[in-house]
Order: sequence, then structure tokens, then C-alpha cells
Amino acid sequence: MKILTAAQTRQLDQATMQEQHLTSVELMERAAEALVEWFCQWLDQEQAGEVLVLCGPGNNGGDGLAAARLLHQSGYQMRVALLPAATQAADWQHNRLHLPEAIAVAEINEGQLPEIQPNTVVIDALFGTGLARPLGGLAAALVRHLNAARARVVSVDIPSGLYAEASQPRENVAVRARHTVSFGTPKLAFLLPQNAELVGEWHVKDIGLSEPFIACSTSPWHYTDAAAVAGTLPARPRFSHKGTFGHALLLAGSRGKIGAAVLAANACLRGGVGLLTARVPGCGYDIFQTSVPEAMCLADPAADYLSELPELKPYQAVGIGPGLGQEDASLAVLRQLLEAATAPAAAQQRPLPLVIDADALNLLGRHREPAGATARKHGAHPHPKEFERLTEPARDDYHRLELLRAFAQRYRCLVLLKGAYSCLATPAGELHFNSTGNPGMATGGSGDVLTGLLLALRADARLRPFEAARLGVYAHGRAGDLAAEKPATRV
Ligand SMILES: NC(=O)C1=CN([C@@H]2O[C@H](COP(=O)(O)OP(=O)(O)OC[C@H]3O[C@@H](n4cnc5c(N)ncnc54)[C@H](O)[C@@H]3O)[C@@H](O)[C@H]2O)[C@@H](O)CC1
Ligand SMILES: Nc1ncnc2c1ncn2[C@@H]1O[C@H](COP(=O)(O)OP(=O)(O)O)[C@@H](O)[C@H]1O
Ligand SMILES: [K+]
Repeated sequence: MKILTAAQTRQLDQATMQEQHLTSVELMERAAEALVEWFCQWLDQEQAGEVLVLCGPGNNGGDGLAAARLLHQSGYQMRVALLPAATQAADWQHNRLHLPEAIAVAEINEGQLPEIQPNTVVIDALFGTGLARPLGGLAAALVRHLNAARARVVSVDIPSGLYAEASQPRENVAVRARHTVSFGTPKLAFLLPQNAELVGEWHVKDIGLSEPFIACSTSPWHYTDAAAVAGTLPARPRFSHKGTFGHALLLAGSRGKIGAAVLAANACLRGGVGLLTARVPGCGYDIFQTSVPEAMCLADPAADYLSELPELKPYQAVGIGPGLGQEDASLAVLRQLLEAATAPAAAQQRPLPLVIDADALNLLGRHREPAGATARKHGAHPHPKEFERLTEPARDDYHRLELLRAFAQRYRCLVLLKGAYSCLATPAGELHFNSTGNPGMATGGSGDVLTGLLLALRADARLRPFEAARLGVYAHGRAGDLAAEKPATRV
């Protein structure tokens, strides 16, 4: 799914109206209906009590007025407060005229901010994607008053005061919503950790916006949902054999971190790899062979860390990093690997795919390895701290995205910045945010599992590098979501 800018969303509205012969009032009604449908599923009339709708002067406020009418018709007890402005949008005026008289309407002023209790349900329809500058004056005072009340807030389209895709100073005033109900496509702002406390849980409702327009729009930002990965995984042919799916080499583990190698190996096998060989330090040999009997194991001559790179010829992909440690000898192994993979033997059909993660990235960062030589044509999967070691500290989440995009473009590699909405950057400058996963995965070992899964998909020559990476990240999060759905087993 594409993520569009506020400006593109406005064009999308126009295109939708033309294509479907709709008036703007009819489109606004669709948005209000979608919001109200969500609202009614969230809280019934009794649970909601009195619902206060705060309306700004634009179309976001128009959505709020239409929703107030529809909720009133569904039996909710409604109150509306209007933010004064010199002019109001035409569709706002239409919906103001059609507001039932039974709904109490007040105009907000400095001396008379609306009464809001902690249990009040508030619909925030002050500003949406038309926000043009930071909130100030009465609007800022109202939002501060709302946030201080700690009420149950539902923001329409986007929390008022938050920009849809632009960075903004932290001191800017914005609504802290419990839920944000948006229309059509998600906003970039929803996917960044720095906005989490404002956006709350977000929901995107389909209001039938123009598919052809979305298909033609260009955007660097994408949201990987089930539809994006559907059909990516090739079927396993009836007459396939272990050679069909590739032979992967995993370089992992050091004393005290053999578990990382085991986790990555198990995930690689679950990912469908044909054959897996792991290279672990001597101390890990027995542990690994006992824990993962399906995999082959090569013991490194060093007992506690990896010190030698094995012959690479048999392998279709190599993964390096989980539990590797920070020894200089392991950095030498990493350097040799990068060199060998970047300048493949003439006989090799394609450069050897690499999956670089965890301690391997820390080694690269610690030694300020020239990233161009190393990352070329490979895939790296840092979490924000690891990424910072590879590049520079980011000013905020938007700046981090810029750094990520620039890194992938400059060094022509796929880079995955891990997190709640892991972001996969491509050499073409696209950013693909993953939709699956949950906070239960915020635990040591989750990243090792991802490395193993990605290694399996990269070893399968039938998948293109980007498709393998996007699918692996999606499947990893989906596995976590399925695990979270299972009832907990008590011992
Ligand atoms: N496809 C969609 O997503 C649809 C969106 N609609 C709604 O339309 C909204 C966008 O409407 P608008 O473009 O009218 O924009 P808004 O309603 O967000 O606000 C625009 C108004 O606020 C003023 N304004 C902007 N920043 C201000 C500030 N900091 N302080 C004070 N005033 C400020 C502007 O001058 C203008 O009068 C969306 O967020 C959504 O709620 C729906 O009505 C129709 C379908
Ligand atoms: N809150 C979250 N929501 C969704 N996914 C998460 C969350 N926290 C962590 N994850 C996922 O779990 C994995 C953790 O990786 P990483 O930080 O490298 O951990 P490890 O130290 O176990 O290797 C990443 O794929 C990340 O996207
Ligand atoms: K809003």
C-alpha cells in the first residue's frame, strides 16, 4: 500500500470525486460514516456517555460535524464545540446547517474552554491534513486543555497539530489521541516512534478513494501489508529436492552467545532452506549439533569466537552476525567474507548474497569500515543503535529515515531498520514499512530469528533480493502475531 503526502491526498479527493461523480459533501459523508462505524464498534451509547466533538474551521471540522449528526441519529448523546475562525470551508457550512438542533453547540473562547472530564469521550476534528503551521493562540490553548484532561480522545484523520509527513519541533502542541481514525492510506507520521504518544492506536478506513489515482501516484513510502507480499513465495515443486532451495552458510556465535546461532539456524530451517551449514566457535560445536540436528556444523579452530572463514564455494547465501562478539579475529573473518562476496569468482553466476546483522554491524561500525566496500549488493539489518554506529546520530525519526534512504542509495544495498514498523530501504530510494509484529517481539533473540529467516529466503535463487527481504520481514512479524494470538500455556 502506498503512503501519500497531504498534498497527494487532496489530489486524490479531487480524482475520486471526478471518477465517481461525487460531490465533496458526499465524500465527506463517506469519511464521517467510516468514522462513525468504527466508533460504534468501539463504544456503545452507554459506554460512551456524552460525546464532545471539537470542530476546527476546515474539512476536518466538517467531518466532525457530519459525524456528530450521524452519532446523534444512532442514539449517542452529543455536544459540539466550535473553534472560531474568520472563514469556514463550504462543506463545513453545509454540515453545520444540517446539525440537528437537539445537539448543544458552543463557540470556544479563551475564557470558556469546554468542560472535559477524564471519562469524557472527545472526537478531535480540529485540524487534519490541511494544517499549515504550528498551532498557536486559542487552538493551542484548547489542545493543551484537552491533553491535560486525560480524556478518551479519538482523532479524525490525524491528531490535530501533527503534520502528516513533515518533521516538527517537539515543543509543537498536538493532540494526544487514544485512537486515530484515518481514511484511505496511512500517514507517514503514524509509523514513527516519536509520534506514538500522539497517534495512539491508528486505523485506516477504506472510503473508496480512486484506485487508479493511487496506482499512478509516485511515493517513496510504502506499507507492506498482506496484499503486498501475496504470491511472492514460490511453491515447492513436487519433484524438488534439497538442492532446489539453496545451501546457506551461517557464521554465528561466540562463548556465551551460542544461543543466537541456534535461534538463527532454527529460523533458517523453518524458512525452508534446502541445506544449512553453521560455522560456530569450538565451544559451540556440541551445543549446536545437539540443538539443531538438521543442520551441519563446522567448528572453528578457535574455542571462543570465529577466527577463520570457511571455503565459500558450496553456498548460495551467507549470513553473519548473530552472537558473533566483538573480537578482532571475527572482524577479519567479516572483512574476508565481504571481499570474497563482492568480487565473486568468475565461475559464479551472481554475487554471493549476504545477510549482515547484529554484532557484524557493530564490528563494521566500531571499526568505521568504509561502508561502500562492505555493504555493496548485500543486505544489512540494523536496529536504530546499530544503524547509528554505521552512520551518525539522527536528530529525530524523520532524519533517521533520510539517513537510511541515503545509505541504501549510496551503497546500493538493501537496509532494514528494525523496530515496531521495520523499514526496508532499497537502492532505488524506496522505504517499505512493515505492518506485522508486536511488542512481544521486543526481546533478545527476535533479531537472530529474523536473520535466519532472511538467510533462507536469500539462499533460494528463485526469489529476487528485495522480494526475499520484504517477505522475510513480513513473515517474521506475522509469526510473532500468530504466537501472540495463542493462549498462553501455564506451567
Ligand atoms: N480523502 C480524505 O482523506 C478525505 C479527507 N477529508 C478531511 O479533510 C481534511 C483536510 O481538510 P482541509 O484541507 O480543509 O484542512 P483542515 O481541516 O485540516 O484545516 C484547514 C483549515 O485550518 C486552517 N489552519 C491550518 N493550520 C492552522 C493552524 N496552525 N492554526 C489555525 N488554523 C490553521 C486553514 O487555514 C484552513 O482554514 C482531512 O484531514 C480529512 O479530515 C474528508 O472530508 C474527505 C475525504
Ligand atoms: N514493538 C515491536 N513491534 C514489532 N516488532 C518488534 C517490536 N520490537 C521488536 N520487534 C522486532 O523484533 C526484532 C528485534 O531485533 P533486534 O533488536 O535485533 O533484537 P535481537 O537483539 O534479539 O537481535 C526486529 O525484527 C524488530 O522489528
Ligand atoms: K484531527
